[in-house]
Formats: sequence, structure tokens, C-alpha cells
Amino acid sequence: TSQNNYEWTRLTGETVSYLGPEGTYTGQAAKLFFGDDVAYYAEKTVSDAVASMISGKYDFAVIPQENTVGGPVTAYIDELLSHDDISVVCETELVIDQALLMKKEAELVDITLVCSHEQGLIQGKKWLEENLPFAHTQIVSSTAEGARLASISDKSVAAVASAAAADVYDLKVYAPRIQESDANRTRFYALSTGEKRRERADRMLFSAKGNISDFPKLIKAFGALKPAAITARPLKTNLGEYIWLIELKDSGYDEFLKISNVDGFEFKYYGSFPLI
Ligand SMILES: O=C(O)C(=O)Cc1ccccc1
Repeated sequence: TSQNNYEWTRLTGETVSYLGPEGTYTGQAAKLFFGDDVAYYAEKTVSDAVASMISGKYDFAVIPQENTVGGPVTAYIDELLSHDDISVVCETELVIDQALLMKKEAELVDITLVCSHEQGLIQGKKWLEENLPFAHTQIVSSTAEGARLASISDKSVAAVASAAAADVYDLKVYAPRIQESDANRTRFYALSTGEKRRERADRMLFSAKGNISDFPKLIKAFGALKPAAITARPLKTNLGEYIWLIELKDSGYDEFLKISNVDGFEFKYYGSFPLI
């Protein structure tokens, strides 16, 4: 569902790392980006996926970026900000339906522990409070990792994960669509270490490091440009100092140049890319 008619040449590359194990939402997003023509490598964490791409082992890495209910996935944004040579090459949005998965022989009364990605537990919080008020929760590296753990444990362990992960790990979907919002969506980025695209595209991403007191100047420089998303991360130096990750619609390097002459900020360009 591309929103515009910008021309894009096909990305060249053969290998893609993503937050695994098999059955994650990030894996679904990766398939949307790259289809069946590449080899996929499930990594334990987003850090591992990004680090292995940066080391040259893989051509691309796919990471979750922001969720409707849970908000920006700050740890993953920090990952993006902490490396110098990353470019964003594509973005997509997935509708996220969370399900409660458990062993086929289990019933709700058996469940004492629910495992999931932090975002899965946030999205399923209301349902879990109402239906499993005495169960403990455990944050694990991904929703599919929660499903994998449920599959190798006794029947007391359940997972919040996608219904598709039930097939991968031989579990049953006890309850579908347990997420708090019916409009639960997550944005994902495809990253590479290749050249950053500059032509105008559906989206353009850059960061601005500076003080909150200068922020009005930055917003003013936007002029008629249309923001798609803004996330603030603390610089971890002084209060009031942030790094803003800013995504604009219908922009490219020319638009970045216009904004990046604002005084008081340190800017970094991440590329322009299609929204698919
Ligand atoms: O754990 C996963 O499956 C992921 O890909 C991360 C995630 C978790 C919850 C919602 C969206 C993405």
C-alpha cells in the first residue's frame, strides 16, 4: 500500500537478520520487505541482529520501531542511534493481533506463568489482569521466544504471541485477539550499512541532538514539511538534552539540508525510503 509514486530500484542483498526465533512479528515484517528471494537468519536479540549486519555478516537487519499501545520501542531506537553507519532502507506497518497460546493439553486454570516480549505483555495486560489475575508474567526476548519456552515447559506456562507462532511451536490458541486495542499496529524498519538514499521518498529519517530550549527553532524550520513521527530519547548527560529521531513524509536529502542548518543541533541523516 505505497502512498506515493516514487520510483524505487530493487534492494540488492541476499541475507537478512531479524529478531527471532522463528514466528516473531519482526519475522513477518522481514518477509514483507524481502519476500522469498533472500535467506533469513533469526537472532536472539535486536542488538545481535544489528551487530551481525554491521559486522558484514548479513546485508540487512529488520527491527521493530514503534507500537500503537506500547509506544516507541526505546531500546531498539537506542540501538539505531548508537551506530554511525546505519541507513534505513524501508518501512512497513503491521497489524498486531496477540493471542494467548498454551500447550494443547492445558486449560486456563493450569497457567501460572505467562511469557512474552515486553510489548506483548503491555498489549495483553488488560486481558491478563481480567482472566489470569494470579499468574506471573515474565519478559523474554520476543513473543516467539515466549511460545518456544511454553512448548518446552510443563502445561503451566503460556505465551502472548501471534496465532501463527502456535503452529511453529505446536501450541493451541486459547484466546485470539487479546490485545488492548483493535487498532494495534507496529512500525518496522529495514536497515542496511549501504549507501543512504537521498531522493525524495515516502519517508525520510534524521536525528537532531540538542537542548529543549532550541526545539522551537527546529519546529519552525519544518515549514510546510509534514512530520510522520517524532521520538525523544534522553542524551543521558543533562536534563533537557535530547536526541530527537524525526521522520518526515514526502522528503529526501534536500529537505534534510533545509532543516540541518538550524543552529544549536547536531544532525544525522539516516536516509529516505518507501513505506510499503
Ligand atoms: O516479539 C516479537 O514477535 C517482535 O517481533 C517484537 C514485537 C512484539 C510485540 C509487538 C510487535 C513487535
